[in-house]
Amino acid sequence: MTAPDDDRFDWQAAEADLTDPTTTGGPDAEVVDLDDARARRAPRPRPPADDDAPDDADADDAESVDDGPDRDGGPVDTADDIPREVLARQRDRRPILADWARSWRAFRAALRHQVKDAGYVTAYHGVRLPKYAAKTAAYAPLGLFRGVGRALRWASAEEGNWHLRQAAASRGDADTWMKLDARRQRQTVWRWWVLAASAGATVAGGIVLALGPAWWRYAALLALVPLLATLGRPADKPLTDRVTEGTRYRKLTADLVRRALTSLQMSGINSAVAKDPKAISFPVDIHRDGPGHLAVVDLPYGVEAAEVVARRGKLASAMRLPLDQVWPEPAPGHTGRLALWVGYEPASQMKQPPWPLLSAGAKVDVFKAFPFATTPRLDTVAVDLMFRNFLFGGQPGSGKTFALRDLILAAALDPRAEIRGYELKGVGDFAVLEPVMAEYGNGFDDETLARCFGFIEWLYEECRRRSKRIEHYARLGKAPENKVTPELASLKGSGLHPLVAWFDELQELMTSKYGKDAGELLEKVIKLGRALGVIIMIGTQIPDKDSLPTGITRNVNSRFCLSVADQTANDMILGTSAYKNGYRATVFQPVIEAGWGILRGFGPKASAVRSFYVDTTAAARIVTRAVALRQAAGTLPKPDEQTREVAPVADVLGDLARVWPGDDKAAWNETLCGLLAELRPDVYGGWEAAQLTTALKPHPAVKVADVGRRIDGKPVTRRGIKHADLLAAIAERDRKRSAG
Ligand SMILES: Nc1ncnc2c1ncn2[C@@H]1O[C@H](COP(=O)(O)OP(=O)(O)OP(=O)(O)O)[C@@H](O)[C@H]1O
Repeated sequence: MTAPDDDRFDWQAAEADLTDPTTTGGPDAEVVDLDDARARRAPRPRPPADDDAPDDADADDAESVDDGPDRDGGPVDTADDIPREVLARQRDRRPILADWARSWRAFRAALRHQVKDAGYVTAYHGVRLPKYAAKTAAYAPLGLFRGVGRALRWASAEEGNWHLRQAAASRGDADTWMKLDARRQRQTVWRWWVLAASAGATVAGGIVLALGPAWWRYAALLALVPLLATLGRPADKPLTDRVTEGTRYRKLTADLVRRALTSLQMSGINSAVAKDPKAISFPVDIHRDGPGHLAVVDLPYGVEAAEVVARRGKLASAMRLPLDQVWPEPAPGHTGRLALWVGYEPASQMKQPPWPLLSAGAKVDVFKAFPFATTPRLDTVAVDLMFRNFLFGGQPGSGKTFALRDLILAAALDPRAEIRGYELKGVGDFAVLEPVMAEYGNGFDDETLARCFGFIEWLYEECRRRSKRIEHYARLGKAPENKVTPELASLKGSGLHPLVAWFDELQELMTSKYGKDAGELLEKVIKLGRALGVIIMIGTQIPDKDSLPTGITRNVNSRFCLSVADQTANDMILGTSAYKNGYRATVFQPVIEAGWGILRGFGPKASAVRSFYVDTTAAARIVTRAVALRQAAGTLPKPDEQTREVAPVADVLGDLARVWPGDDKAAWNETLCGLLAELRPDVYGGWEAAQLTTALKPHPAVKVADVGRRIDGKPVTRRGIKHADLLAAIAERDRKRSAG
């Protein structure tokens, strides 16, 4: 196969570089494809006999060999049945502008890098100026003599055919010598004229300079002296010191990438490259991309990009670069395509831009994406909150609390979102958000854990209430997908506003006495709540199966794995096989690389990102804005009133008395359910006769029995209750209450 960039890459050099003569039998050896050679020798199948054709069977015998030109095989099916628009989509067009010039961010990054580089070089030479001046002064007079000498030699044209004349002289060939010298003389005549004219011009220039203003002379000196010094300096002693490129930045070249890839000790790559140096190809030129260079590489057939990603450490070693400067990723197209991005500098030294939500006036709509993190190229990565559950995991100092806080700060900027949560470490990282939270707990004492557990129980009930509400609105045609819509979330009194429930250091609850029940309930909440506007966010330090039930990890759809110690923790957070597929948060160091992690669940693949760093002072500024937004919207929680709003517990007896149909002595359960649902759709919506029977069980005075009626003159019997029984049960309950 021909590599698509044949004309852009020096394959000869690459072959010389990469083909190992010891393994390939020397550069001149020819590699023979045995199958091919055998096929060539084998007799070709004869065409079907043609009745009219002369019988030439005798012309061939067992020894005959067809020495006609090789056929490469029969024609294969042409691809003319592929629709035109599919082909058009598949055609990769080169962008008109280079990547760095197309995006303002990339342009700025490239410009910043160039300016920084130029500044460095200027400062470097600036401090050495006195040394350069001294060297120039010493070499310039020498340069003047050398210059004059060279001009005279040139004018005499002695060097031109000196060797030929010498040879003629030693042969005693006077005729040739004379001819050669005549030629030299012809040359020398016009050269002396040029030299004389130049000398005249120099004298005239000198007079002009002497008569002109002083700065002319200085300018002429400034231009001339360095030139003369360059002429006068010894060949191995440049006037200026070398600005060592060193490890500042290693420009990504095809050679470097190929060498790095072949150093990974991956047999798939090495054996393919040994057979065919073009086995690694570059479908797109290596180009500038943000603050670094991007190489898109097609790996040899059968090698997956994930296998290379998993060897990021070896790749960085092969490039002699720090680990956080080398970012390999699977690239779109096919599984063998790798996108290798190498930054100008290590990511840990790159300055992250400030969080866009810090700017005054920034608002958030939880249904829409907002900036959450940056990639190694400093591209912004956005996340949305609605219909998502989040799991953030990492070891101490990995930055998960700060990352989680970013999400909650963003939620605070949507005044519709109700925020409740517990930090079970007891440090108070989230205390800054207290004014906008309807419920907040901080600590790992039993009381806080009990409240946190009570909150999870409430969440479960809330999910049930919300599912009834959704059902009700779906019936009205306002929830076409049986999911909360932006309209329902904004509708006051719908009870379907976004509810953010967060838990930091959840392992404290999961390993406490509440752990088992809390785990089961939370799993149900995660499953139920997604469509109902309940957004669960979990932060945990120890992602093992005791601290984080697998039922929860399995059902979470948005994951951020910050620095973790091992593969198990990595896969608990990112999902099974994440480590194997090259998504390894173990490469990040806690504290030093705080905030770096692998984000999964947004877009087709996981990617390494760093959450925006927002310190507590900046967070307080956001909270002030969030308070103002909530005041305006009337959704600011009242201080010291952290109650969970629970729809009044249904009083079935009271409600039945209220909806009882007229003077009927008895009524069918079926009829009563319909009337109850009208009264309180969120409680009774969807109830059926049997459900009412169950709800009445705690009241033995109300007996559910057959109730007969005449419908269209015909007797019909269904389950129902008597009005007298209902009144008796209410009287009995009231008596008990007043006695108690
Ligand atoms: N995105 C970030 N960029 C830069 N520094 C960060 C970032 N996130 C966090 N940090 C730094 O890392 C430190 C630790 O962060 P954080 O408290 O969130 O870690 P943690 O994983 O929650 O640790 P622990 O489990 O001990 O609470 C913070 O004090 C902060 O200075």
